[in-house]
Amino acid sequence: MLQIENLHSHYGTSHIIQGLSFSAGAGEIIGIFGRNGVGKTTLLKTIAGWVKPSEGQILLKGRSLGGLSPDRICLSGVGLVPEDRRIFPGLTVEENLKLGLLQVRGRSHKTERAAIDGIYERFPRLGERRRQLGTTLSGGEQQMLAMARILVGEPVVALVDEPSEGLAPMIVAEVFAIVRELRDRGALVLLVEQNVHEALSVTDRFFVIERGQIILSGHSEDDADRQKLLATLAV
Ligand SMILES: Nc1ncnc2c1ncn2[C@@H]1O[C@H](COP(=O)(O)OP(=O)(O)OP(=O)(O)O)[C@@H](O)[C@H]1O
Repeated sequence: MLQIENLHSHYGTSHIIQGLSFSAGAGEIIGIFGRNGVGKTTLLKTIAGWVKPSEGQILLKGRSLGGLSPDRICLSGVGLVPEDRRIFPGLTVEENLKLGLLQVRGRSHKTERAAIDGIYERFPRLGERRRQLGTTLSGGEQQMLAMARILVGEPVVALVDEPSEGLAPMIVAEVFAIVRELRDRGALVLLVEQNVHEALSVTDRFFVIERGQIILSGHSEDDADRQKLLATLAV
């Protein structure tokens, strides 16, 4: 469903993604691992259109996303949960959630309301705080809000950047439960994580990036692949 072919991206003269290729299907969770600064976030931002690729192809269901604006890519069903969560200042929890609805065109007001109410049922803490400014939530609640916002948008591809960073173990478990939910609803999830051991419990496959290229790939349930991964990352 998603095909990346010989992808390159730059920041100015810094060559960050250096000829990266892979393909992945609907209903998969793919872990993207690697040391700090190897280009994991840049890969997600390039797929989402926040960084323009300098070479190569990004195909979603056979259609090229390369060169499209971030909003067009978003409307094609690609949702990004960035590392800094992007909870919009000045907007309430509900207004932040409603932004997620913009990703799906043509739903009736009633269906949209049901989607938001479904989120409040699933995350009662967000429901209790629906009229509160999103930025006044705790770090864990903001991550829930960022994940819930992508969930209501029914993404085809969900790009999730280091969602567990700085969160308590109970919240991390909840965040990973949402990642599974996205997959169970049929999305392809690309999950960038430093927390490799935890991430392996949700991912189906993984890639390790080094200097903007994939240097190792494997299946999360395969013992030999896991050993190679842990040895490569030295964790
Ligand atoms: N906006 C930018 N302008 C210039 N260089 C950047 C920019 N954003 C990131 N970089 C650089 O690009 C390289 C890759 O960064 P990136 O954030 O993609 O790495 P990462 O693998 O996600 O690392 P981390 O785990 O630390 O987030 C780094 O050397 C970083 O300093």
